[in-house]
Amino acid sequence: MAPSSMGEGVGRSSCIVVRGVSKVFSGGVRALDGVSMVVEEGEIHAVLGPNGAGKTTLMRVLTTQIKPSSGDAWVLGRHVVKEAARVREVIGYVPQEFSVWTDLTGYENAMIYAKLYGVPPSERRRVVEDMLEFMGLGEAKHRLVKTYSGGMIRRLELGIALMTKPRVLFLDEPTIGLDPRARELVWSRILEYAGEGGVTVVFNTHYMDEAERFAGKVTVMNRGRVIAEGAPRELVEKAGGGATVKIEFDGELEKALGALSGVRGVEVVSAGNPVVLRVEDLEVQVAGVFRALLGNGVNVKKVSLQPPSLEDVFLRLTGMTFEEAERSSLREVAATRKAIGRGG
Ligand SMILES: Nc1ncnc2c1ncn2[C@@H]1O[C@H](COP(=O)(O)OP(=O)(O)OP(=O)(O)O)[C@@H](O)[C@H]1O
Repeated sequence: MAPSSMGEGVGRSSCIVVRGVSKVFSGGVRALDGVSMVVEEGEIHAVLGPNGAGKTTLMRVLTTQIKPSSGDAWVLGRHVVKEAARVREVIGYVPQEFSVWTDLTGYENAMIYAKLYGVPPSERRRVVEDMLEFMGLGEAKHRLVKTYSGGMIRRLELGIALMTKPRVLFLDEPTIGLDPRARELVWSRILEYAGEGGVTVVFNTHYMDEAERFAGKVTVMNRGRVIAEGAPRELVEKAGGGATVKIEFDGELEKALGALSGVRGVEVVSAGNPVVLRVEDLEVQVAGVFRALLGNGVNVKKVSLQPPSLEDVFLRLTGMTFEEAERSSLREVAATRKAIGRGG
């Protein structure tokens, strides 16, 4: 149960509680700036944000690898600094970067980790074999990891993290760089494990679709801060819906823009051919858009519609697309490096 010091608004079933956590790295980079969030037990929770938003730093604080500069956080009621060892007893963690040895087989890697994680010697072989089967790596277990595909390596890392049956699973960009089929396979394993009951999953991602599909709740971060939190659909609705419409047309751009300027609730995001529009209400405004274009002699060739998504939420809240936010974060890092004489 949550200790009273975790503060108000924290339910009895809260698994993770973060209160005002900041992290300033040497050199002055403020990676986290007063982050607060709550993850309920049994939830699949995405932390979504562009590169540089602070997702990895937050996960490293929650998995006890680094200490926050200020603020507090608890995992299953255990304080991440004062009770770090007790936190480690209940968590599993898959980092973004490789955590297996590529010059060993999948089986050998798993045996090493089983030993490190304290799996009793008499059980190690069975635990490892079961895990490799569950992860679909039974046939490949005696091959060197350097011969595995990216998806197989990710499944091995995930399986290793699951060997101790963690109650809370932290995954940092679990499917980064994988093709769609490999992504599906990784997610099917995560969901099956989580479905066994009572397991909480927190995953970092900058894939909007992954957050929308798999997470019950999402925390959206930008520049070290939480900018939104809630169920994906709820967030999209709260941001006022809005959809993107791309129209390829025959005719002059001026004429098309002139026609569109008369349609209420339509904003031209990119004035070219195709012209990209944001509409407040897809169903109501799209008809008006077509009427205006056709009525002004602009021939519509091709249309694509993008329903409202978390991308729109981000844009609405920050005034930037994900890509723009990433570029701006990279520029800031370069400027900070230069300021401390480590540019390059
Ligand atoms: N050890 C460190 N020392 C200095 N700065 C750091 C350190 N680790 C991270 N940072 C900086 O902190 C900011 C947040 O980084 P973080 O890795 O948490 O972001 P992220 O959202 O996880 O992005 P990514 O997916 O690219 O890792 C970035 O500006 C990053 O350069």
